[in-house]
Amino acid sequence: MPPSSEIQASNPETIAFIGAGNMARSLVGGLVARDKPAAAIRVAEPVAELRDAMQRDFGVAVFVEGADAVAGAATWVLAVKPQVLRSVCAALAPLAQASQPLVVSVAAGITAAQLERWLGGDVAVVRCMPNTPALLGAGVTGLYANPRVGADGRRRAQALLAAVGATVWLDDEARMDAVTAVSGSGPAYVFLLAEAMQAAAIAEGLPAEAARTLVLQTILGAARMLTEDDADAGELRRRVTSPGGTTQAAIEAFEAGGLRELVADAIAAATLRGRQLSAAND
Ligand SMILES: NC(=O)C1=CN([C@@H]2O[C@H](COP(=O)(O)OP(=O)(O)OC[C@H]3O[C@@H](n4cnc5c(N)ncnc54)[C@H](OP(=O)(O)O)[C@@H]3O)[C@@H](O)[C@H]2O)C=CC1
Ligand SMILES: O=C(O)[C@@H]1CCC=N1
Repeated sequence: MPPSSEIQASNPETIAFIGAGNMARSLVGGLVARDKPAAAIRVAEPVAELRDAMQRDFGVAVFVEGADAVAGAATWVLAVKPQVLRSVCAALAPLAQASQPLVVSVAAGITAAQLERWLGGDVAVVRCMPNTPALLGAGVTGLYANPRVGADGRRRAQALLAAVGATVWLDDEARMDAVTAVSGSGPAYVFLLAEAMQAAAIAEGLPAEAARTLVLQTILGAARMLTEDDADAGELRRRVTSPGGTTQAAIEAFEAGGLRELVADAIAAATLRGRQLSAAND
């Protein structure tokens, strides 16, 4: 392991991850499963169990200190919580100034301007918002590049995130909090629906294992129809809803309970929380 003070020439293929939590695991696992050489991935993480799991599961190099992980890496992925990102950047700022990496942040709320300032200024930053289905290559990521990111930096960020799912580039960074609220957090909303449907199925007398299979396959099948059928969500819903039938009874209960307003309120709350994370951690 090279000493952290040593500045190595950056390898454009080498990616350093700072943090080995849920999102980093999803990205690293997705990349390795899609033939990114494990030798080109370096991960820093203070928690020994998470570090060991990364090494064991994916064969990547692991480090305690971020400064050791970024040595020789042309792309740095910041995958720590927004609450600690400022101090993580402060520790890495001298190395960022010396080696001019492409910095890719997945942190909710934290702006590209904040990252650039915390890293000492004049740094190429791509702020992005992936989601955990990246682990299966089925993620989706919103990306915003600051003006310092050139064509090569965009290409590298695109290659990194496209390896684990779809990508959507935004010109207006202000919309990134909405991306976070919709697709970054979005898998949790579907998981919540699955939990609620399974609990309701059991309450109607179905055995737990049967409830699980029925609910999960229904969500998988519906997601496939949404992505593989030309019809939009409303039309697909109408095709299930026989007039005077069972689905209509359920949809009326959802509408009467204000489901659409509730979803809008939930996404607005998540969007606002993104803005608060930026202000609270500056
Ligand atoms: N989870 C998700 O679905 C998504 C998360 N994100 C974003 O990804 C980021 C990480 O989230 P998530 O993976 O869920 O969080 P986790 O808490 O699971 O992972 C972050 C990890 O980083 C570690 N860490 C803390 N300080 C350092 C440091 N100085 N150097 C290296 N590692 C450090 C933490 O250790 P310790 O616990 O000891 O602090 C923790 O293990 C967040 O900014 C979040 O907004 C974005 C999209 C989706
Ligand atoms: O809950 C969070 O703050 C992070 C960002 C998006 C998903 N998880």
